[in-house]
Amino acid sequence: MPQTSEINGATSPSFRNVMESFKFWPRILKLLWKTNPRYFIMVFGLNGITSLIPAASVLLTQMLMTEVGIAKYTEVVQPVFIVFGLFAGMAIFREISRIISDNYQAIYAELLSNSINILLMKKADLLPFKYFEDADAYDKLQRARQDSTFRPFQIFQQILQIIGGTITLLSVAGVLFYWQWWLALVLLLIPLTSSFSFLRVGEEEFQIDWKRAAERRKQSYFLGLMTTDSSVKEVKVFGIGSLLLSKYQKLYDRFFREDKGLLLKRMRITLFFQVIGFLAVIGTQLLVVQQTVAGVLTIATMMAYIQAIAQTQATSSSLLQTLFVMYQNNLYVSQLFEFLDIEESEETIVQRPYISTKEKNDTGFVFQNVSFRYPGTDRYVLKNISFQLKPGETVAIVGENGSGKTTLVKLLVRLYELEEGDILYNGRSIRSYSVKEWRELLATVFQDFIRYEMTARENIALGNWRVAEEGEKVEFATKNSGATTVIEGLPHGLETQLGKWFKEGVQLSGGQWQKIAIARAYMRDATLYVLDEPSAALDPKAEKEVFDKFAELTVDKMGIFISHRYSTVRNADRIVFMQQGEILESGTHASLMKRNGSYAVLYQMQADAYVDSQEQQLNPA
Ligand SMILES: Nc1ncnc2c1ncn2[C@@H]1O[C@H](COP(=O)(O)OP(=O)(O)OP(=O)(O)O)[C@@H](O)[C@H]1O
Repeated sequence: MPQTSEINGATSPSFRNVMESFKFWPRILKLLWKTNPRYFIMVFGLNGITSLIPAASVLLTQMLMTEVGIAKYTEVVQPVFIVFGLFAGMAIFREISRIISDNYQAIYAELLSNSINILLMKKADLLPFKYFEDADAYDKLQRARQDSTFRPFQIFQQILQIIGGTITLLSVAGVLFYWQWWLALVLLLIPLTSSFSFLRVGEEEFQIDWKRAAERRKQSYFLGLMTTDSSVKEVKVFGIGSLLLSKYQKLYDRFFREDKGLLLKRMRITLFFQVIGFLAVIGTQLLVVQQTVAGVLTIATMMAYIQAIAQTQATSSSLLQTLFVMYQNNLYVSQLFEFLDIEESEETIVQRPYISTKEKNDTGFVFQNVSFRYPGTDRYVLKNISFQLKPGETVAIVGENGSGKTTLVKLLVRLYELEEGDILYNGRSIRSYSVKEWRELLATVFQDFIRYEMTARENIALGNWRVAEEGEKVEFATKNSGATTVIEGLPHGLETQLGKWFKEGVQLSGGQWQKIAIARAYMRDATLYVLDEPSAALDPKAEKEVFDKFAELTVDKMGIFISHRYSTVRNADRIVFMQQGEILESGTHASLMKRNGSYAVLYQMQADAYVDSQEQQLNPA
């Protein structure tokens, strides 16, 4: 299989390309073997045996006719019945083995598709986060997911067909070879010459589809927008359903035009080579008839040869079709392996001796001159960030939209690798700790937390699913996040199904979901709790409660609380004020107010706005 770039550049497959495209066979066969060795042997074995049947059938036809001819004169009928018995037995065996093989193949296909999905999910779990924010990598995943789950099995079937077809072809052609070797060669060569035209179309189809990955993603995005509960609301309110539909249809129309063009091309090539093939068959069959009339061949041999010629033609043309589809499948499967071969983070490849995070922690977390650009971009979104979070401290981070607060959290939870600067824990670089253990130090609630369509208990317990059985932990987390009132209001309490996707699901308000998400974080026995605008959907009173509980919970731990409400976080041990990727001011609320800088101005602005709104409520005009 050519590399991606070669695929793009190539207009027709060279012999090398065709051969290279089969390099994944060993991996596919290995995958099949690992999926189920018993089925592997059974399906292969049955295929090998049944592919000898056509040649046996040709020979038995000839024997039957010969024995019938002899019996007419000698009246010894026993050999006729023996040959006939063999003939009938073979037909029964063929049918039985076909039924068994078909059904086992169907079960095998299921197993294989499951193995591949599991491989994909495991890989996605191991891949660094940056791949999920990178359009190219996403396309790769899309291509891998698209139909690679069934294509490996198709390849397996095609490998079977090719092996079986070759056995059939050689054994049947062997019968003809015995008579006129050059004729057998001609019949074999015709399909071979046409194969390159087929492969060219195959590659063209693949290239078109390959380039479509991004647009296909867009298409399914439009479909998703119109059919998923979280987006349907806005689609309806803005009345953009027909617009999305027309965008979807436009993409479909183009795909259809291209597909139709290619199918017609394929049809023309098939017709052309089929006609040539048939002419060759008719010509050779005519030769057989002529030689029989001339007395060179017996009638029985004539029937056997005519059957053998037709069989050679049918087998070789089906082999050709198989080769064509398989070449395409090989190209697609290469996408699956390309995704599976994406390099994982260095850590998952090289096992270093990491320091344990369990060591006694005296100095907390220290950001040391951290600067950061997102992968593939030039702009620094964090510039020279330095601050310390000492054991027992709660730091609030405030700042305007886009100032880099969430990016700071993403670096802290190691969704991205640090490039410049360092984050120290207990005086050692973040790089000295394994990602897995590092993440166990943290409990994080993101702005865009997940609303799991599961029960309330599961939603909370997912924060620490290893101790999910411990009911006390769930209760503790529920209480401290302020989610108790939410749970009490549910028809089956913690056992209530949340969301609307599944039966008897109860939908929560934004703020209620948020409390559940915070409870999830509190399930963890973490060293550092990070809440990134956890309370955006909460009213000021509820947000204040969340913060106070947070400060209480993290009294002997550490906490980072990101918020846009200055009044909520004024009691934090320290407030870090960010602007355009830099720390502009840092200190306690009192010290920052005294300083009378940007923080003080913005704090005052929010306070004035709050007083105005309170006054308006008291004295409506
Ligand atoms: N995945 C990404 N790739 C490239 N740039 C990004 C990515 N995520 C965020 N940015 C950019 O990084 C900058 C900082 O974003 P960040 O989300 O950290 O800001 P924030 O302070 O958390 O904002 P908000 O208060 O709105 O949540 C923004 O300019 C944003 O456009």
